[in-house]
Amino acid sequence: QLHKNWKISDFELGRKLGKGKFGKVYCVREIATGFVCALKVMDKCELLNYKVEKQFVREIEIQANVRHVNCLRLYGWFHDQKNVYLILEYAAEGELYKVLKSKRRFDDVTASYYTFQVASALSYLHKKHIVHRDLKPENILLHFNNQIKLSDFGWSVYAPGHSKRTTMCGTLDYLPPEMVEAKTHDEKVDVWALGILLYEFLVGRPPFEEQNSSTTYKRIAKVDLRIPSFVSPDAADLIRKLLKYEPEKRFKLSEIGKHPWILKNRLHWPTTFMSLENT
Ligand SMILES: Cc1cc(Nc2nc(/C=C/c3ccccc3)nc3cc(N4CCN(C)CC4)ccc23)n[nH]1
Repeated sequence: QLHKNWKISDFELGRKLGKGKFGKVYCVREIATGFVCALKVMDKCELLNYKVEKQFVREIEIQANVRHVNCLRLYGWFHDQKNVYLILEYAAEGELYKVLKSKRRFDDVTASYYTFQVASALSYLHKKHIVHRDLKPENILLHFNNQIKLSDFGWSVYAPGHSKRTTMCGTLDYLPPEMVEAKTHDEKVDVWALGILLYEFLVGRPPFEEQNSSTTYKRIAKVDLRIPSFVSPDAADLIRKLLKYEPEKRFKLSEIGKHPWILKNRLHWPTTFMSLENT
């Protein structure tokens, strides 16, 4: 299906959903089938003068081969003189970070359901030797029934075996110690970022957030973690197991379904418990 030669006139343009660094995203409908999806329109000149065409190719290669309920699908892409277009899955409830801002923080049932879904998506990606590397609320979309969709694979890398990455990427707050210290890193960076994400779901801000970045670096390198008393002990336990300094000591994502905090809360999740085969 990637090779079907789409063109812009195949689509009926709907409302503009947002404007990112490299392009605008619209809700569109494929005229022939009535299928609703999202179209990311990127100006070729911008891609070229930002020298991000390599990153763009990587985003396509990775996202086109990813098939998981919690990863936003890339159905195809095409280009014309002016633009490059990505045909993406439509997530109907919008940006997770906006929901988090409006609710300030999530309750244990919601936070555990989101955490479980992100862990399932990451576990799937890591089995395919894909490291996301840019996990944060801004890169997560929501669909019906509180279903999570990981998006923006622009920073992810295909890291087979132990060829560890050392390039800098991601926002400061989510960087793990080995990246802050520019050491080699692997898929365990996503496990650390999941710990940051879980903390932010429950507290409403990332754990090492500071006014100036050098203080943030220091707090990350020391894992200077302070978990407020309103966070339930089981949740605090999982946060501590994800935010271990040594990458190899961090929690194994495939075990997430067995953690007491997940087990206790999954009885209240909105849909029937998703089978673990997707983890
Ligand atoms: C790729 C994609 C997007 C998407 N869905 C949506 N994206 C964006 C905002 C998108 C965006 C894109 C680039 C930069 C910034 C934001 N906002 C959305 C807002 C939505 N709503 C409908 C539900 N309302 C409660 C909140 C506003 C629904 C879907 C949205 N599905 N697939």
